[in-house]
Amino acid sequence: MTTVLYDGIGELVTNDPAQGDGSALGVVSDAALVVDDGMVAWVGERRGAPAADEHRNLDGSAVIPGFVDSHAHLVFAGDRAEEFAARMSGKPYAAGGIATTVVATREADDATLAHGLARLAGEMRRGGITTFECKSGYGLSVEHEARSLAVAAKLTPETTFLGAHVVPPEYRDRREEYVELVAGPMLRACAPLARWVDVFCDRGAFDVDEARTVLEAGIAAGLVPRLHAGQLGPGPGIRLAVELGAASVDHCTYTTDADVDALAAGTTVATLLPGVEFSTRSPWPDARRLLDAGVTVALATDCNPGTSYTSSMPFCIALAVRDMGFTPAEALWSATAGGAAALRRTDVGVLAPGHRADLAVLDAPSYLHLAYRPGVPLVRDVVSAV
Ligand SMILES: N=CN[C@@H](CCC(=O)O)C(=O)O
Ligand SMILES: [Zn+2]
Repeated sequence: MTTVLYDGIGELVTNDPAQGDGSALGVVSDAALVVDDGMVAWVGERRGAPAADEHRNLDGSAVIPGFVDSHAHLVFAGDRAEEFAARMSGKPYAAGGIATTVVATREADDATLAHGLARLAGEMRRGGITTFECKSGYGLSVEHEARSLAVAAKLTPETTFLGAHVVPPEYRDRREEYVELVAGPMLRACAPLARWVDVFCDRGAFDVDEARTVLEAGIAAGLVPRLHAGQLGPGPGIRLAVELGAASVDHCTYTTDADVDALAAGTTVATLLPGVEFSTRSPWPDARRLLDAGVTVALATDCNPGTSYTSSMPFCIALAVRDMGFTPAEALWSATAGGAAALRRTDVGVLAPGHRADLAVLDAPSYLHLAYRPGVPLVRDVVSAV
C-alpha cells in the first residue's frame, strides 16, 4: 500500500489535544501528515516527518479535519424560494411549510430524488464535508419514507428515519393513527434502511408524548434516537432527548435553565443550526450558555429546502462566530469533532494516528479564515476514503 506524506502544512488542526499547542484543536504549525491506506499514520512538525512513498507539498495551506455534518434533509424535490422571500418580508416560519415539499417529493421519481441528493452531496464535499447524515421526512407514508431512506443509504451510512416530521394532510384529523403508523408499519419498513430515529418535537409538529412513542419504538427496533427540539419555542423535548440517551438534540434555539442543566449532566450533544436562524430570521440560540456549562455542542448545516437551504459548513461557522458567540476555535471544533460526537463516530473528526484520513485543505494559512472570509470558497481540496 502506498504511503503519502503531506508537508508544507502551514497550520494543521488535529482536534487531538495531545498534539501541537495542546489546545482542544491540537494545532501544529509548519506540520506534516502521513496517510497510509486511508488512515492517518503520523502527524507532527514537518522536520520530524518520516519518509513515505509519495510526497505532496501543500505550500503553507491550513489543513483541518473534514467537516462532519450531523443534520441534513437532502432527499426532496422542488424548492421553497417563494416561502423564503416571504419570510424575509416578515412572514414567520411555521412547520406547515414541510407539506409543500412532501407533495413535490411524493410526485418525484427515484432518479430525480437521487439526482437531487447527489447534487447536494457534491456541494457538501466541495465545501469540505466528508461525512454527512441524511434524514427522510418528506415522504410521510410507508412507501415514500422507505424509498427516501433507500436513496439516502446509497450515499451515506448515517441515515435517519424521520417519519414523524409533521402529520401529513391526509391524517390531519387522525393524528393518533399517524403516530401508530410511524411507530408500527412505517418503522418496520424503514428500520433496516436507517441507523437513527428522529422526531420533530415542537409546535405544529409532534408533542412530547408522541415523540416518546416514536423514539421508544425506534429504540426497540434497534435504532439510536436523536431529536429536533426547541426550534420554535421552549418545551420538554430537550429533556426527553437527554432522558432517552439520544445522541443529539438539534436546534436548541430556545433553552431553559432546566434544559441546559440536563444537557450538562447527560451525554446528549446539543447541535446548533445557524443556517436556520439566518434563513428564518429567528433569534440566535444562547450558544455561550451551553458552551460555558460544558455541554458538547455540534454545528450542522440542516441543509433542507425550508429553513436552511445551505450546504456550506464554512458559512455556518462564520454565523456561529459572528452571531452566536463561538470563538473561531470552538466553531471549528463543533463542526468537526462535535459533529462526529453527534453521530457517535470516533473514526472521523480527528487527524491523529488511528483515525481516518478525512481532511480538507484550505486556500488560507489558518482556520481563522473560515469565519474571517465569509462566503469565500476556501476549501481547496478534500481527502477522504469516499
Ligand atoms: N424543523 C424541522 N425540520 C426542518 C425543516 C424542514 C422544512 O421546513 O422543510 C429543520 O430541521 O429545520
Ligand atoms: Zn432538521
